[in-house]
Amino acid sequence: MKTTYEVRQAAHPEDVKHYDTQRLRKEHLISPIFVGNEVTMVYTLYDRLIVGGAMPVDEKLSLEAIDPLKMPFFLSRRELGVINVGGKGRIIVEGIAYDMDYKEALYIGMGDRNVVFESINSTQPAKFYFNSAPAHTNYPDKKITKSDAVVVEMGSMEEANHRVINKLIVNQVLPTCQLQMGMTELKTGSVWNTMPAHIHSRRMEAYFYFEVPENNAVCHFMGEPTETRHIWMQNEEAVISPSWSVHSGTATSNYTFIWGMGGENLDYGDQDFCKTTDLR
Ligand SMILES: O=C[C@H](O)[C@@H](O)CC(=O)C(=O)O
Ligand SMILES: [Zn+2]
Repeated sequence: MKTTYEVRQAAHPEDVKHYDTQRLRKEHLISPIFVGNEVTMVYTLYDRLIVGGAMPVDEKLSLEAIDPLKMPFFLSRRELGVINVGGKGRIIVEGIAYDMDYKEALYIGMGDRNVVFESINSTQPAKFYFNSAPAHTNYPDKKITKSDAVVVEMGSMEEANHRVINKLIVNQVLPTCQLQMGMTELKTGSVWNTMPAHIHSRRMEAYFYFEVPENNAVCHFMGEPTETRHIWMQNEEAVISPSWSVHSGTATSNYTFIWGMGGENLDYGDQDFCKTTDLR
């Protein structure tokens, strides 16, 4: 097995507005997330969130501390949220096995030393997408399925943004230090997520797009509301949203995405909405 990582610095919005396409992608787009028998990570300095993926094929993969943490094990001072977006898998935490079906989530608290990812069938490998945030205390590990989630239906077919927001790792479901994660599924014919768009200066956010059909792509929007930029994204790619940035997207098909946040508060509803007609 192999662990690869990259550190991404945080930037000032006045600087980012001068970025060309290549630079914008280099700093914000995260790809590839899934590499066979590897754990990949991006350590972003935006709220020190780590965005990563583990794709065990015919090897077990352990979650190892990366050098920038300077810690004996990955979860020494961190918590982790994982969602399986591949075939059936298993996560073993301190010897306790959690069977992870498609779209099931696991919260793993600070202090757990041994976290191992495995696939049930190497021909249909599990794909574990994860976010990790700094933590101050241990909260219990917990598997979360869609039936445990706080589910909110948003948007409409007429506005092409009819979607279901599954709040999986949020404080109405389980206690966390600062991590919040969920999964939003767009209905057939709906393509716009997070419209009207919003900002939450108290928290950064990462989006991971999946279930994007072949030969389709997502057009993700970021930037200050009056200075937006777009990033074209493929299936199974993630994007960093600084706390000063909108995060919203459209696509050539419907799709699903996982959102994850870390930062100042655990209040999902703490969002400052942008009037759609004010966007530039
Ligand atoms: O702060 C929260 C996040 O941006 C998402 O939960 C929004 C979202 O899933 C949607 O509107 O489709
Ligand atoms: Zn948001």
